[in-house]
Amino acid sequence: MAQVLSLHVFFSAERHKVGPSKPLKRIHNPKTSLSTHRKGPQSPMRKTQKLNLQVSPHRAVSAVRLMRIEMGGAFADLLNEKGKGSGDNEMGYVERTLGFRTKNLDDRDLRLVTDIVGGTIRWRRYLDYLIGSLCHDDKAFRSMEPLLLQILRIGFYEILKLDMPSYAVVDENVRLAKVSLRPGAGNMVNGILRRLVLLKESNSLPLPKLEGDDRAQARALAILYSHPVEIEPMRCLWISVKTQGASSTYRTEIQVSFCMLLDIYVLNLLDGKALDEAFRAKKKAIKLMMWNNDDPSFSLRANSGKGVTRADLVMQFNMLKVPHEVSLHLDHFVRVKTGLQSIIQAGLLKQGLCAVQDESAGLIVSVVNPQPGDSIVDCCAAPGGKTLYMASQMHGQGMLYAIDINKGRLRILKETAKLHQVDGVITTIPSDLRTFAESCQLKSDKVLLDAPCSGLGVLSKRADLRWNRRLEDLEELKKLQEELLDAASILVKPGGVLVYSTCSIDPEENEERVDAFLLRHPEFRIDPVDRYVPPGFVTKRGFYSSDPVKHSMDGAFAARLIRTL
Ligand SMILES: C[S@@+](CC[C@H](N)C(=O)[O-])C[C@H]1O[C@@H](n2cnc3c(N)ncnc32)[C@H](O)[C@@H]1O
Repeated sequence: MAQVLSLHVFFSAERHKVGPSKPLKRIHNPKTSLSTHRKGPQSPMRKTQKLNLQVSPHRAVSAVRLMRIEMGGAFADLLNEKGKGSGDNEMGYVERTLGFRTKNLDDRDLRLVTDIVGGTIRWRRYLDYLIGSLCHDDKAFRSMEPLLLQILRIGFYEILKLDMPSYAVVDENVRLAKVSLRPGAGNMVNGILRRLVLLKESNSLPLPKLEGDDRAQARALAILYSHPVEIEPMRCLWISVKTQGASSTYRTEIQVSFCMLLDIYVLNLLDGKALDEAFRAKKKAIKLMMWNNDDPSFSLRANSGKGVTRADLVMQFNMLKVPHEVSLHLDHFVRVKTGLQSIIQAGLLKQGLCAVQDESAGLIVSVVNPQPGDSIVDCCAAPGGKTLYMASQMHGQGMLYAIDINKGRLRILKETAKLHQVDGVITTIPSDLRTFAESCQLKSDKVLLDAPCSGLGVLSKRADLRWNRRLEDLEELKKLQEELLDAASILVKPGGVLVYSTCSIDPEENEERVDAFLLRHPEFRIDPVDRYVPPGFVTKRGFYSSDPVKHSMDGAFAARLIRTL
């Protein structure tokens, strides 16, 4: 649905040529009060904290959850300014933020909250562009109080992306703004949402101008597909092209992406071969953004450590009426697009019968190829997805050392290992890998370094990740990845294997880090992964790479390196 809408929006832009040209930037001041314009008797602080049955609880909870996600620590500080009282559970936050209690969420409400919060975060840039365009002026948008903005984003998302009945969305969000802020805020929400409905119905939603140089065009597309470009223009947007290397292709891609959506120009601009290549590359870049914006799909791994087979899991899913399909690539995995909630409620995860694990991560374990009797080090192990899968393949023989700097997450790993009945082969080591490796005599058959990374391969699952990365973060990450690779290499015995993996599709975190490592460590060579994963996942250089667009799973990378001396 989101995909259709994006294309639809694009075409209607050409037809109507409406809308401002400039994406609006909000001034984010964490110190801004939750509702800077609250006055008089409507102030939540003055209300007795009554149960409010008029406001839809899922919208109230969504608005507060969005505030918490976006403002992080600043949100907690603001609540603390108001004094303690309502506890730290979600309803406590709702009460303290909105000034009233709402009824508890039922299953349907919970599903709506998940949809609305995830979708609103993903589409934030596009929604803000529209909200900004529909405000009277730039200033009104830039200085909008945080809660009001979240309420508007929810309304816009419900109308545009969830296609909910407009009248109900307008009424409900107006009421939420009125009771949680003041009547004037409700009037503003009413005015803006009604304008949106009219524009939607007349097929004339504002659009960013698709003109100017590459960068300007990329910015326009980034707004339409709600991806970031400010930090490093086009980095995420055109990442798939970057993997192909050539900067000229990169430029062509941008022009053609633009053209594809307008369709008509493509044939005029390009000759046969260029058209073919650029068309594929362009389609891929846009599909990647669409994948990131779509509802995520999940895979579950049957826990063979506890004797559970995939057939057992399939039987359970049939009983729960959860639509599913078995993985084409991994024996223990089943994919589900919807129904995770039923699986959780049925207690399958709590009982340790299965684990949520993406196939892309499962294939990294295939690259390690753990065997009974192996000595394996998992260098960045927590919270333990890969450790547990590896342990389940060791059938109680051998030893798996799980190292992580994060003690809390490592504790979770230990508890889950017990639940999964694979703890017999796992030893947890809370430590910084760099100091641990320096002082350690341990030499293992197989060492996995699943490095901290940008997470650019998992943007569909981590809705807020795309907004939280800065260029400096990437430089720091690359440095850390190199230090961890050097440390991990110390733990590999001669003839042993070092697997370097990430959940990123960025060559700078993948191939480039491996190349730099091989220059520093000529005692290692690449061991092609074609014996361990299906051919469609093997790159020309023998690395493992999963591609969201091609494989319909998260993006991930792994290099298998052998220590020759
Ligand atoms: C991508 S996550 C690992 C995910 C894990 N392999 C799994 O499959 O569940 C990266 C991990 O690296 C850990 N980490 C970061 N710096 C570290 C360091 N210097 N030493 C050890 N662990 C580190 C983080 O705490 C984090 O848990």
